[in-house]
Amino acid sequence: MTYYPACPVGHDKVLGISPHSDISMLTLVWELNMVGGLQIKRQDAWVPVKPQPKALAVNVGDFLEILTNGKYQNIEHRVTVNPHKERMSISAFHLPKFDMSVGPLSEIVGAEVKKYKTLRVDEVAMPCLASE
Ligand SMILES: O=C(O)CCC(=O)C(=O)O
Ligand SMILES: [Fe+2]
Repeated sequence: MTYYPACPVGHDKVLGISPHSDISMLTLVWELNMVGGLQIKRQDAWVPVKPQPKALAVNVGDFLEILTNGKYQNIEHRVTVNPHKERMSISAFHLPKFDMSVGPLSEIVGAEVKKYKTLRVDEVAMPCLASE
């Protein structure tokens, strides 16, 4: 679970989580207490994701972008903090087993050019997990 305390002073100058895309196939995000803060980048603008009752936010991650040769694009996102309310969320990162490799799926690529290399999951994911 990620806990974002309320930030009464300087909330417009700090972020809960800096801009990033997820190293996953898909990420399911449950905004437990329905406090907004998650934003996605669309056409160079940050767009708030409004929490919906009984719904999860679903992020396309880096590995799904690779697998689909860019047909599904990962989403850059960040989390802002709220001046008055704390926020709680749970992110479930779904990714292939660490000893697997992921590259553009030939059934999806067809006659197109492969835009991505095939990468071992652990080689991409481990450095990021180690730095957190
Ligand atoms: O707290 C959220 O809504 C999203 C958190 C997030 O982006 C992440 O854990 O990668
Ligand atoms: Fe994320």
